[in-house]
Amino acid sequence: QESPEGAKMVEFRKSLPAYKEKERLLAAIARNQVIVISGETGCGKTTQLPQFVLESEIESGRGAFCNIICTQPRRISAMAVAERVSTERGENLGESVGYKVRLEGIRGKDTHLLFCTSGILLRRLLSDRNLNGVSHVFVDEIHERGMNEDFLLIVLKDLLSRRRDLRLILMSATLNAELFSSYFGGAPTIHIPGFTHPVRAHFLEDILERTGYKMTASNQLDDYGQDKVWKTQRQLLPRKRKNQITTLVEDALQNSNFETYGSRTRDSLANWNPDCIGFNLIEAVLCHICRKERAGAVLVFMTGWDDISSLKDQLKAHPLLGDPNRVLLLACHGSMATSEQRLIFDKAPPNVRKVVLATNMAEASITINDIVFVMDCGKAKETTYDALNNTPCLLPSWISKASSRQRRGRAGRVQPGECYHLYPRCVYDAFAEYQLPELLRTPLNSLCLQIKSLQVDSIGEFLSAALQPPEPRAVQNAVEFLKMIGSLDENENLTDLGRYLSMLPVDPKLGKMLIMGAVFRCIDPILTVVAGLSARDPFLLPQDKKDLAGTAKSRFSAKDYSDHMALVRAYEGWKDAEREGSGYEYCWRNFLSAQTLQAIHSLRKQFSYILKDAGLIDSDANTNNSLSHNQSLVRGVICSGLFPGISSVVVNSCQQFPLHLYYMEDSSINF
Ligand SMILES: Nc1ncnc2c1ncn2[C@@H]1O[C@H](COP(=O)(O)OP(=O)(O)OP(=O)(O)O)[C@@H](O)[C@H]1O
Repeated sequence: QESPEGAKMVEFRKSLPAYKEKERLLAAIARNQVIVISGETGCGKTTQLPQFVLESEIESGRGAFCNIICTQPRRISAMAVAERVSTERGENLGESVGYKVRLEGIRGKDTHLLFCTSGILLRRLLSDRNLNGVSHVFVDEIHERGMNEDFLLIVLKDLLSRRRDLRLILMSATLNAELFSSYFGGAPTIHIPGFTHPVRAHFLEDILERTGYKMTASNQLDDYGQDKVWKTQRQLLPRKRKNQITTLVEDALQNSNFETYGSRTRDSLANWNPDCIGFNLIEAVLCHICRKERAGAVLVFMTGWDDISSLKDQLKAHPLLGDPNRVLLLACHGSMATSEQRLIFDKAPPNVRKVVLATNMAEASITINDIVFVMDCGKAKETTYDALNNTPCLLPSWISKASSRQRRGRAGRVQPGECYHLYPRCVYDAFAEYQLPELLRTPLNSLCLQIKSLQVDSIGEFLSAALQPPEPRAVQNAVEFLKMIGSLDENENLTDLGRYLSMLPVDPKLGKMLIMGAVFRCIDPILTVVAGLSARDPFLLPQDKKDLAGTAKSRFSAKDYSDHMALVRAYEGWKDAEREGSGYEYCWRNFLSAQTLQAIHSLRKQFSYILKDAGLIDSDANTNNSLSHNQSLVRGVICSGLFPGISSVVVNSCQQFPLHLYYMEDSSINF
C-alpha cells in the first residue's frame, strides 16, 4: 500500500460502489446468518465483498481463525478473480488468497480466502458435511441458476441449523434477490448499484446503418467448413418445434417496421435469418472496428466449439483479420486446457488488435482489461430436456436479458466501451428476463448420484426442497437410469460402482466406461473413445469428396466395422504422425479434423488426471494398458459404458406399429 501502485490500487478500490456499502455490509453479515446481495455489473461484488470480510476479520484479530470460501460457477472466473484479488492486496497468489478448481489450485498455509468452483465446494460437502473450520461462504452469480448452485443452496440451507456460526452470503448480479431471500426465510437483501464506464449499445439495425453492410438470404448461411452441407441444410430448414421465445421473437420482428431506418437497412432486416449466427456479419463488423474504431480488444460471444473454430478458420483466411501482424485471434471455450484459456488475459503486441472468440464462459465475473468492444450473437448453447420423452439436446437458444446485459458489461470495466448486439432491439425486448434454471431443463443423472453420496434417503424428497423443484418425472427417469447402469440398487442405495461414479465429475455413462477401462487395464483406447464422445466426430465428410473420405475412414474401421475403434486408430495414427512432425499431412490425407483431434487430446489428458485423482489408475502407463491390445475386451468395455443405448431397431416400412426414434447427443439412437 505504501508504493505508488499500492496507493493507486487503494484509491481504485475506494472508487467502486461496493466500497460505499462496506460498513453496512459488514454490519449486516455480523447480525444475520444469511444475507442476499444484488450487485449490478462492475460494482465490485466479486472482488471486494469477500475481501472486506477478510480485512475486517484481520483487523478484529480473528484473521487466523477465519476461513472464507467464495464459489464461482466457472473455473476460469475462480482463477482470474483470485489472481485479481491477490494483486489488489499486493501479494502473490497462495498467500492470503488462493483458488481451487478441479485438478488445479494454489493455496498456502496462510490462505484464508479461497475462490473455488461450486462443484469443488459440493465435493467438499460430501466428505465434510458440516464444513468444519469454514467461517463464511459466498455463493456468487446465483442468478445464473446453474445446477451446482441450486444444489449447493439446498445443502447449505440444511447445514445452517447445524452451524449457527456459519455466515452465508448470496450474491446475484441482478435484482431478483427476493426469490433467494424468501427461500432463506426472509434473509435481508442489500442492493449495490453497478459501475461501468459508459458502454454504447448498438443493435442490429444501428450496426447495418453504421457499417452499410447488406444482408441477403444467402450471405448469412454460416460456413462450417466440411460440415457445411449438413449445417446449411439445418439453417435452411424451418424449425419444427418452436419454443415460446422463438415465437415471441418472430412476432416482435413481424410487428417492427424499422421505419426510421434507410431502405438498405430495411431490406437487410427483411432478409435477416434468426437461425444463423452470421459469420459474414461478424467478419464485416470486425473489419469495421479494425479500420474505423479506436484501439482496444474485441470480445465476440459465440455459442460453442464448432462455431468458434469455423469462424476462426474463416477469419484466418481474411486479408486483414487473418494477418497476425495486425490481428491476434484467440479462442476460449470449455474443451480447451486452462493454460490455453488464460491466454485471453494477455496483452496483444503494440498495434495488434486482440480478438477473442468465446462462449458464455466469459460472460460473468471476469475482467479482460483491454476489452473495449463486445459483439454478442444473442445465443448460447443450452441443454434442453423434455422429461416426458427423456431426450436431452444441446442446441443454440436465445439468451436472456440478464445474459445480454452481462455480455455488454464485459466492455466498459476499465474504460468506455461499445457493444454490438447482432440482433434487432425488438428481439432483445422479447427475450426472457432470466434463463430457466438448469435444474428444470437438464437430465438429473449426475446430480442424483451426488445427492445419494450425501447419504440422503430419498432423492425425490431432497430435490423437492429446491428453490424451484424439478418435475417428479425427471427425477424418476434419472433414478431408473442409475439403477439400470448398476450405480443404484433396487432400494436406491449407492452400489460400489455408484460410489466411484459419484467421485468422477463426468456424465455417469462416460464415467462408467472410464472405470471399466481402468479396471480392465485398457485405459488408453477408452480415454480416446470417451474424449471422442464428449467432443465430436473428427472424421470429415466433404460433400464433393464423400467417396474418398469414406474410403479413408474405412481403412481405420474395415476390420471390425466399429466407429469407436476407427476413432482409436485414427487418433493413435495422428499421435505418431505428430511425433514425426507430419500431423497436418496425416489429417489432410485421411480426411480428419486436426482441431477435433487436438480437442480430443486435451480432453483425454483431463480425464486421465481425474482418474488418477480418484485413485482409479496407476501412474505407470504400461500397467494401465496391459490389456489394451485385446480389442474384444476394449469393445466390451465400450458396450458396457454405452448401455442401455447400444442397439437400434430397423423396421420395415410396411409394419404398422408406432415406433419413435430419437437422436441422442452422441448420435446413438434411442427408442
Ligand atoms: N483483472 C482486472 N484488471 C483490471 N481491473 C479489474 C480486474 N478485475 C476487476 N477489475 C475492476 O474491478 C471492477 C469490479 O470487478 P468485480 O469483478 O468485482 O465486479 P462485479 O461487481 O463482480 O461485476 P460482474 O458481476 O459484472 O463481474 C471491474 O469493473 C474492473 O474495473
